[in-house]
Amino acid sequence: MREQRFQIVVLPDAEAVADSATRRTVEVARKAIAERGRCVIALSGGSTPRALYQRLAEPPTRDEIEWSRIHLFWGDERAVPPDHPESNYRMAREAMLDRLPIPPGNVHRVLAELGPEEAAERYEADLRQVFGVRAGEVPEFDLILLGIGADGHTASLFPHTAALAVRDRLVVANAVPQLGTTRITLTAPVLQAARWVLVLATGPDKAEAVARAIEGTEDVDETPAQLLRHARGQVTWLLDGAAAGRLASAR
Ligand SMILES: O=C1O[C@H](COP(=O)(O)O)[C@@H](O)[C@H](O)[C@H]1O
Repeated sequence: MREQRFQIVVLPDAEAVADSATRRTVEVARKAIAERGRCVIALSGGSTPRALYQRLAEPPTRDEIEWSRIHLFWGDERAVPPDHPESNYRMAREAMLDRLPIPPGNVHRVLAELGPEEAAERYEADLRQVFGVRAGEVPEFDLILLGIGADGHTASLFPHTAALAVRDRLVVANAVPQLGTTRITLTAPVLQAARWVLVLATGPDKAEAVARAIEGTEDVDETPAQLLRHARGQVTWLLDGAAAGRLASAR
């Protein structure tokens, strides 16, 4: 039984958030490898984590992690090919993967070019194989990196979308009518089962969503990031001053 721990860290700016996220990721990776022989991470999409990924690939930080013992997944993916400008995989590849000594077999991207439904099924099968979990069991990531949208979404769990209610799948194709698209996303039980969740948010446009996610009246359908209140492991929100600007507890 793991103890749930919740932490809000407010830093001066986006650079400080990226620096802190880098140190914390290195620490988690080293600890997981020391204790369990490997570290399985779900990367976040969007733009905020780019600075973290770039730092992880820069020496001397890059050499502090035994990359052959790291497995990388993604929390969500756009329904686009891997070389598309909107691909979360492409962003991570350009920011860090091309410069890391990580075995290609340890990089578990969403095969979004197959179409959302098939990609979700294949990705769930990949997850089950790497974690060795059977039907009804949920994998425990060592670290899940997440962001939050101005609308309160996290991963690709958007407000008022069907994936929010899914409890019997690890990955689903989630129709997002407000964007006119479908995304592939880890489901809430997977996010909630992680040993550690690190949420990065910077900039004033995130302030209201951050406040709703952390302090607002609970309505997960309206603010999906609130599902992290029910996480089983450590949840750390790393915020810059602007993103924390509407938090009463950070004043
Ligand atoms: O968790 C996540 O959060 C972001 C929000 O992205 P950002 O561009 O505002 O940093 C989301 O869109 C992304 O796909 C996801 O993994």
